[in-house]
Amino acid sequence: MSATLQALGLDSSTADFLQSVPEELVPGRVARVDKGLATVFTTDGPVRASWSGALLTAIAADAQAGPCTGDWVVLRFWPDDRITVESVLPRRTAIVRAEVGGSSRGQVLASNVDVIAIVVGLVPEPNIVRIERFMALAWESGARPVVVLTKSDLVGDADSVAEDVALAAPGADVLVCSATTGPGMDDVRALVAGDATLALLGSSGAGKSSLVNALAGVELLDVQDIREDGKGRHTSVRRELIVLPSGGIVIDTPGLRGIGLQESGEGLAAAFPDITALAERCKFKDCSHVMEPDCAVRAALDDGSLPYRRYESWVKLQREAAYMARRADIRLRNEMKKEWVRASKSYRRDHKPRP
Ligand SMILES: Nc1nc2c(ncn2[C@@H]2O[C@H](COP(=O)(O)OP(=O)(O)OP(=O)(O)O)[C@@H](O)[C@H]2O)c(=O)[nH]1
Ligand SMILES: [Zn+2]
Repeated sequence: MSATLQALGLDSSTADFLQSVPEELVPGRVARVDKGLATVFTTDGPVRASWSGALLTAIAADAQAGPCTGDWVVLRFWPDDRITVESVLPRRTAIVRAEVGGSSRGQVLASNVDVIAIVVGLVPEPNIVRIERFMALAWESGARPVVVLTKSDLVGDADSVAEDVALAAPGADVLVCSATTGPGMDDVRALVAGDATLALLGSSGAGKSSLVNALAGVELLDVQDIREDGKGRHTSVRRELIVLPSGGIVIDTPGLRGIGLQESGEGLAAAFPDITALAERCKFKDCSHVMEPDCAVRAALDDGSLPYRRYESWVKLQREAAYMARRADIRLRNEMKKEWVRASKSYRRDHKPRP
């Protein structure tokens, strides 16, 4: 596959940045990272590249500095036929998943995404809490979230489900479509207009691969037979960037199951603007909305204007975000301690009393 940089989703800020890159370096976009190598799409087609020394040093200091799907990079072609990623260009947006049981840094799943489609099958019935969780992750990334309810051919009342889902996803459009029979696919296709980059998030079996295939008009991805209990088989281990024949780029991340939130909590506030606005009217700035007097959140629960279910999932997600923040703090403190030990050791070495 070869394409212009525009067809690979080049945006104006990245284009500006590339102006200052030395001529011997070749720009490209990362389609996939596996086995310590990146598959990079360039205007001359795909290449496989390893990391440069400088990039390895940067990764040692910060794992997020490593290339991920969607990154713009510059490559060096060596006389001995090796190809290395020299550097990763600044990311416009980044979808970050907190690592399960790992470091508190979080893992960048995809970058430079314009629109995130949270793909949810209408069968089995959509899990609202899960959608809220995906929404927080999506808002945090800087990309625009959209909910895509698919498999509409299997239900009669897709529009009323869409209305319920819209309540859980304020600020996001909710689209209804069927990848199998076609209705609603034009609205999905419009998400990649102008060579935009669309990332698909969603549980295993939600219908992501089927959407990509419908957008591409050919079978690019394996569609997995669903298990009898309705859960997907969770087989997609690939993380791919796909350039659609009709224009636009789709990033299909593997089915995400245990998605953690990244620490700042900004995504959470954006996903729950109703509760955030209420909380501003509480008497106490640090109100926990549990037992303080003049709590606007509890008042809204009491008068029924805030659904209890939504309040509960907000409390749960907020606890999770607070936990992540605490963990990041501890990590920072440990790093500072290590830095101090290192500095004091080298001080002692340099100021050793003479024998
Ligand atoms: N009836 C109907 N079935 C669909 C539709 N889209 C997907 N399916 C079916 O749902 C199942 C799962 O679809 P996939 O596209 O493989 O789901 P996925 O989200 O890619 O799943 P993972 O690869 O596990 O992440 C398959 O059996 C599809 O045939 C649709 O629009 N209508
Ligand atoms: Zn309160």
